[in-house]
Amino acid sequence: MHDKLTGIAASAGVAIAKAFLHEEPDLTIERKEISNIEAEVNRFEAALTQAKQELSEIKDKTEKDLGPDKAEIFAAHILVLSDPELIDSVKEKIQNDNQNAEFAMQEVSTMFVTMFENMDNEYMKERAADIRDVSKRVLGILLGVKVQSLATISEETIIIAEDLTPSDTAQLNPEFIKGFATNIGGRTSHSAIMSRSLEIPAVVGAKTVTTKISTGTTVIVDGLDGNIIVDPTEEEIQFYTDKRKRYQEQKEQWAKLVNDSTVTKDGVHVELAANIGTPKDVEGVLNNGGEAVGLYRTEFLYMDRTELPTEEEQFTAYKEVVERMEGKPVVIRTLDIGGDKELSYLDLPKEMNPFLGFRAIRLCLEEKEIFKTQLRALLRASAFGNLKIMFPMIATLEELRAAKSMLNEEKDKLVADGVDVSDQIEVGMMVEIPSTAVAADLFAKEVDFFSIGTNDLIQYTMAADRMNERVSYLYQPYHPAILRLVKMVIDAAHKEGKWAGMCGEMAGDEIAIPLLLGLGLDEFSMSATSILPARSQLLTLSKEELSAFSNEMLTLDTADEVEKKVRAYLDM
Ligand SMILES: C=C(OP(=O)(O)O)C(=O)O
Ligand SMILES: [Mg+2]
Repeated sequence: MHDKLTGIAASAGVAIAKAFLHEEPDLTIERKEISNIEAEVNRFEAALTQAKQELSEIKDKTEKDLGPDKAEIFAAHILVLSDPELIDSVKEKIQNDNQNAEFAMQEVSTMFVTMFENMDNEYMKERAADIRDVSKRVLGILLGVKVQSLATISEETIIIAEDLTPSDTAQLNPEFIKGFATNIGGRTSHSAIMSRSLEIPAVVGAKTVTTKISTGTTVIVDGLDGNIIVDPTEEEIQFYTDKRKRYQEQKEQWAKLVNDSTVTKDGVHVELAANIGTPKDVEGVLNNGGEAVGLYRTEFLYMDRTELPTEEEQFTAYKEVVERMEGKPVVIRTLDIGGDKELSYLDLPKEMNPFLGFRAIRLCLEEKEIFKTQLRALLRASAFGNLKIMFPMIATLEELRAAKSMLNEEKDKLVADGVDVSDQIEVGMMVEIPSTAVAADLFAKEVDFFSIGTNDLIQYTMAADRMNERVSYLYQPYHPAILRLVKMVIDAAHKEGKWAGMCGEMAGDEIAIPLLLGLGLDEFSMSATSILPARSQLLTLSKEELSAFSNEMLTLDTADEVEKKVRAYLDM
């Protein structure tokens, strides 16, 4: 029946196709008393073996159809199935409590999922999704219920689902899967991030798609504005076909800019860089015309494992990134663990205020061996490209000096040992703590560059947790206080002949970009898919004109007024 639904626009583009309702299998489980314990344990083990077998087949198929990157998730899932903590806990429940295998499995997986989900940490939340996903497969096998696979779809389809799990999205073949719409999720949920990297139009968090849409119904997913049209009229199909065409044309225009440098209307060059988390993200940077890597978050190298990465492992990763960037700048940030990012094997005490606690450079300056290992890996990799080193969460000059002196010490040692180290490594710092923005003039004398981390700078300036929905109204990038801090940092850098960049989300925001250009920002670092739209916007802007305009914005009363003025300026 004709209907219009709205949700969160998660991935740009318009899709029109028949729906496929991806339903959750019925996994209702009863607790049963087991008499033959050994047989039950065997049944459980057989289910694990079968699940691994299925996963490895999906992995092979995904690798063949979509490439090794997309198949990695299944390797992780196979690992979950071999995790002794999980498996032994299930067996113990069968053996000690006489529970049936499916009940025991569900209890244990729910416990782990709840634990990870409550960690207030995006990364651990993803691990929770992995466990849920894997245990669903095992339960399906134990119960004899078929769990659908999206990998086998071979005609143009829009997927409708409650949510898509990591293994669901990994199986989406963009040749056939034209779009998707889900009941739950937000812009940063796993399915949303995947849809952007696959460039599949998507609307998430639309609440009722699974009840309002059934398999076979024609659906329009408008990932530009977050609309879903069920059983559209002829006029609607025409309207959205035109909209899709316009968007395609815009993308083609953007794509033409892929090899261009970013020059404003009045002839000023700014650098458009990308934020990455792993070496494999470099491909996306190059495909989207990134002129540099402005932030390589190295913490991902330390996560999802049971011990610290070795110097050799780190060296290999850093070297790969600088080599693949072929001489373009690569800013690598030293370990920024703590706050929302935990490392289970470091066994750090729980804190009342982890965002204000023992994290990042604070931890590195105390856990010297961890820091030294990373610095050595960075120094060695510097011989293979244009590597710059950046320290996170600096609050004081003493910290900056201590970090630099450890870096120099390791450098001297390597050089004395005859190891090749570049002698042109720029060393910079994140400006994400207000003390460093306010006193940027002092710091500018002792670094080669600044990169403003607005994700944290905003939360610390406004005293509003960046992950807390209830105070998100205070998280205001366009607040004159934030803009003034940004200006102080840029001016201080320039006074010392240094450059200033930004690697917080704000750098890729179309409202912020004109202001940042006007304030004199030299480098904008953002997610790879934002680069071409940003470049196309910057080509139309005049830095000189915006300089006066931005300075005027600093004098307004509220973030809201700033936003309205910028929108009016941009004719939006
Ligand atoms: C880029 C930043 O770092 P992260 O998001 O990793 O804290 C920031 O704080 O703006
Ligand atoms: Mg930060």
